[in-house]
Amino acid sequence: MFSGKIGFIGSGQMATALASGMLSAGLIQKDQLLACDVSSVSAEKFAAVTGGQICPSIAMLTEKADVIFLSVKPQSMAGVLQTLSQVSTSREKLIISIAAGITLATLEAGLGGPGRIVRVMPNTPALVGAGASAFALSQGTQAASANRPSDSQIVRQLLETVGVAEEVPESLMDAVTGLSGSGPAYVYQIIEALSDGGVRVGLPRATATRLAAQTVLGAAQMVLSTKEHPGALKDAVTSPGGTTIAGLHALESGGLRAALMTAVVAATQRAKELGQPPR
Ligand SMILES: NC(=O)C1=CN([C@@H]2O[C@H](COP(=O)(O)OP(=O)(O)OC[C@H]3O[C@@H](n4cnc5c(N)ncnc54)[C@H](OP(=O)(O)O)[C@@H]3O)[C@@H](O)[C@H]2O)C=CC1
Ligand SMILES: O=C(O)[C@@H]1CCC=N1
Repeated sequence: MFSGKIGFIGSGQMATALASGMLSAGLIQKDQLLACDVSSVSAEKFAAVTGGQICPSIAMLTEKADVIFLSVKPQSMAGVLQTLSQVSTSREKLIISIAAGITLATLEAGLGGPGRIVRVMPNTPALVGAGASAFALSQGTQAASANRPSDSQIVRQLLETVGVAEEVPESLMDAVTGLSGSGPAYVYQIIEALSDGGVRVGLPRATATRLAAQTVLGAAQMVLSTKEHPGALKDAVTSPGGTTIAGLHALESGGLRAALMTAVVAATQRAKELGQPPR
């Protein structure tokens, strides 16, 4: 259980996924959840899905929350930091940015100096407790004391409640964004395409999508549980002269592996661009 209040500035897709995952896992109750948003549509949806309280202003949310997620788009971050920096109590709070590309240095500068600031890159499967997150701490985060955990422990607890979490050097956060932050979308495309293939060879759509999704889930579970190299697991599926090698040959001809590598590189590059100050 987490005893404090958690606030989200920006209550869109990722905030809803994190909040829902934390509620489902029993880490917090809905009366520990706050959000504020410039979009009434997003705020109303967040409140309907999570039962959290909507605050009319960033100042009010900051007064009430112990941990504050900055879950606005990178392009909206400067304005949020400006507003937050004018709320005197913001310096006491643990501030967690999940925005792609936005560096700890930018967050510190926007908030008026070093503080309890952490950069996190989560992903939307946090909604179902299967998230993959990485985090980087700033110099101003607090160590543990007799009556409270360290900021690092708090962040790890929040993220591990909704999946796995890795602490990484900040220099790797854009790469994490290109791989696991954006990665669920790559996998949804793969599942959709596998399902299309199934329909192409005669399966009903619902059956094809269920088989495709369970196959991706099962293969991922095999990699995590057996700790075998994915190539070795691939070899175990592939009979000489059989069906799988015919399919793998088609994937190689189509450039699947190069396409996925290029996707991670392109998304990482885009995260770096989003972190640059506007010209
Ligand atoms: N979606 C994902 O899978 C992931 C997203 N992220 C990061 O999370 C952040 C949010 O992404 P996502 O949830 O997809 O975005 P959304 O657009 O769904 O949510 C952001 C919300 O913040 C609102 N907003 C904008 N400015 C302010 C403000 N000043 N005060 C309060 N609310 C504001 C937006 O309103 P309006 O639309 O009107 O601008 C919108 O409702 C991004 O920085 C993204 O990089 C990280 C990992 C994964
Ligand atoms: O597409 C984006 O920019 C965000 C960041 C990672 C996932 N979604």
